[in-house]
Amino acid sequence: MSANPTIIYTKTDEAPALATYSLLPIVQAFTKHAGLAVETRDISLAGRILAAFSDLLPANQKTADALAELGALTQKPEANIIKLPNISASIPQLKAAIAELQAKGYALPDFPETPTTAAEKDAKARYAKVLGSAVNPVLREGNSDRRAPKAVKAYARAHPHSMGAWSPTSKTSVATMGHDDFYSNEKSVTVPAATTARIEFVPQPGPDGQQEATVVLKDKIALQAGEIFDATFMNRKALGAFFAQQIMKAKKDDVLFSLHLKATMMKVSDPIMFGLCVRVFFKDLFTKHTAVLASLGVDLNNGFGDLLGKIEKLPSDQKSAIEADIKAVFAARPAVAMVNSDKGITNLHIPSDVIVDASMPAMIRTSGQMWNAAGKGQDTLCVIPDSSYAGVYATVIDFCKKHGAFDPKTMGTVPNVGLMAQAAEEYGSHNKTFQAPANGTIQVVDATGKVLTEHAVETGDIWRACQTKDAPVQDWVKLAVNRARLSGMPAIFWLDEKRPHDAQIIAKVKTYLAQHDTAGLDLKILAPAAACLATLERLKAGQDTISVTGNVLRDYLTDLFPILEVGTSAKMLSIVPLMNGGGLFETGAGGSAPKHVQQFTEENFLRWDSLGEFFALAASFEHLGITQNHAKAKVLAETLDEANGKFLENDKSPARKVGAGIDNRGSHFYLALYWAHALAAQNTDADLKARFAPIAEKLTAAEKQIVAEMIAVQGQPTDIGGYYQPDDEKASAALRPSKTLNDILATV
Ligand SMILES: NC(=O)C1=CN([C@@H]2O[C@H](COP(=O)(O)OP(=O)(O)OC[C@H]3O[C@@H](n4cnc5c(N)ncnc54)[C@H](OP(=O)(O)O)[C@@H]3O)[C@@H](O)[C@H]2O)C=CC1
Ligand SMILES: O=C(O)CCC(=O)C(=O)O
Ligand SMILES: [Mg+2]
Repeated sequence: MSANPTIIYTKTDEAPALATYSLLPIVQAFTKHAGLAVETRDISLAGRILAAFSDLLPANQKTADALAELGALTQKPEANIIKLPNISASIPQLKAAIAELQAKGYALPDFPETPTTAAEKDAKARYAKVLGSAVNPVLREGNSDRRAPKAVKAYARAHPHSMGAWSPTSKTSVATMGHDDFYSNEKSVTVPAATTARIEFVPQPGPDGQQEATVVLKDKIALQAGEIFDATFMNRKALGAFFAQQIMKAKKDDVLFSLHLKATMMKVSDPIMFGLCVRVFFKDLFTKHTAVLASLGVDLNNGFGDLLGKIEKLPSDQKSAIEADIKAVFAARPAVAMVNSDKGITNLHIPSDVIVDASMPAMIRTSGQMWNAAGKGQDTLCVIPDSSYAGVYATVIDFCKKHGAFDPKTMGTVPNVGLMAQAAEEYGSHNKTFQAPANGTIQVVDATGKVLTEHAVETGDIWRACQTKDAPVQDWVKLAVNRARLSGMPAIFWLDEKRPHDAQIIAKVKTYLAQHDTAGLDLKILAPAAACLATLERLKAGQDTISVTGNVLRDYLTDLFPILEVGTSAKMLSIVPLMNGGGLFETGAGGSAPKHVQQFTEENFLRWDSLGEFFALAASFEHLGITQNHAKAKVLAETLDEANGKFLENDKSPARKVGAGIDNRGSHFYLALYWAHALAAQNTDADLKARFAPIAEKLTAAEKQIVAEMIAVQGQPTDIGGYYQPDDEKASAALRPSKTLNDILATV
């Protein structure tokens, strides 16, 4: 580590990783004389896989565990991390990444589907650590402050993005269970004193009264004083019946069937629900071909795509028979929402393709429609099994049917203050999620033998527990009060007193609010659907309202409102003030945009908008300026803010399509141009002024040339030497196509 303060810029995956090849050299050129270091750490899916097997790899392939390093760093006051979106891998994605690395000469074991040997069990445990949302929970040692910067709102008002009209006769709706689901079965306690707990399954006595032994599912769960502990379960039979009903309803109403889960973050529970939906949808197929499909080891939790992949191995007559029956199922069932209609990929193919936080808002923005097999928009039945949060989307849909689509020119804004530190709530539940092995009881027992929660379950039910520590709740309430004070906006806590977990949180919120000066602030507590309606009414009228929410609604609302307000969550400021004083600056609120990579390799055009990165960088410099009284960092922050304003004013974001103008790389040139000018124009730091005056001049003089070089390369396929692990040299060459710009940067 260098003596200068260090900003860590994370290397991740897909589109943001490609953009980094272009943006980071610019950032490094602008910071190298500013008494601070910008270093990278690789937390990409490929990097994390290699780190997980590092001890088994030869010396030249050993890979440091950068995620663990950064996790430790978040505990220190000097932490300053810029976190770009990364892949939260489903099993199909994980397998693809493993195959790519194996082909590149890394002797990694295959992903063991049903491990039997000790080595396979070890490999499976290592891969489990890499699976799903494995990065964010490690780094998020603070709560979340996500909002649209003023300049971004002003830009959206001046250049409104397209918004599909809503018709009052739209047939789109949300279906949710409302009984026998996680919401209805929840139990919650706040533990008064520190203790440990164990989760155990007590089998139901047999018909002869014989009692089989209790199975400990998880032991030694540390609970702190004041920690909230909840447990709940989803009844498998009720879920299956619900899917069957909704499939029939979609068919009857002639709408698309669409399933919206979060199989990436809820990496244990949601793939199981996804798998059951696929099983119910293709029931006839499974009844007819039970033995063959079982012999192939088809795992529906990985989606219908798993079946399609595995039947490839069958003799052609057997395969054709199954394919014919698949066709018959599709003909008899409702049309399914498509992920890619050209390639015939449905919502049911891969559990990570449709992720509720992004899929629902995108649908709401597009007149409440998803794509059908013909590639046309069609009304859809949005199936969101658990009823904890489904009502929020139902409220938005009803509101749009009644009032029409929102207007980005006039609508207000909804920033979010989200509780997420220390793996709070459902998103920290996957290490405490189990499928009931038989009928019986799952209970949680503390160190004194006291039963904290108890649920009667049936075979296959999905039981889960989650924890919410007290310190993060205190910090979250403080953050909400601060944001309400600084913004002057009313704030609503989206909490449902009828829900056991929320009731515990509400008690804490009341206690901790009383410890703050809230005079003159407008703070309310409303259940999610009511909070949503109150917020939407204000939003429509151009008024702003802070949503103060738990971890799941944080995730949902920070895609929902940004996508409606500014077209994409990529433009959000997403700050995580770490509880020990450091700063984690996430970029945007959305994902890693896999479609963008495909577009880049097919036509050398990168549509990724790095605005989230620009704003995160400015916030990171500002944090350094304030916490370390770093004068040059302050200048970098102020000038980058100015450059960001200019960037928006002059509309230099990437075009969406090849042939329509500059892409991501061209947008980075403009950022550099405006930033250099701002540095040349300021008078706080003479050294930076002197260094950047000539750079600003050179960039201005070369503008035409640079843009021409950037555009000249567009339109052809391009090779970056890998998807999960691009070849640095090839990718860097592809993403830095302007020799003129590169030469000027080299002179800084
Ligand atoms: N913080 C994190 O690390 C997060 C990671 N993820 C991960 O990302 C992957 C993909 O998730 P998915 O839900 O499909 O979400 P994405 O955000 O990757 O994609 C949804 C769509 O949003 C638009 N979009 C997102 N970011 C940008 C940007 N910077 N510039 C322009 N457009 C953008 C694109 O739409 P279009 O171009 O069509 O307009 C894109 O196709 C998954 O592996 C998921 O787990 C998801 C959320 C957060
Ligand atoms: O960690 C993930 O998988 C996704 C995170 C996400 O969607 C969010 O924080 O908004
Ligand atoms: Mg999200």
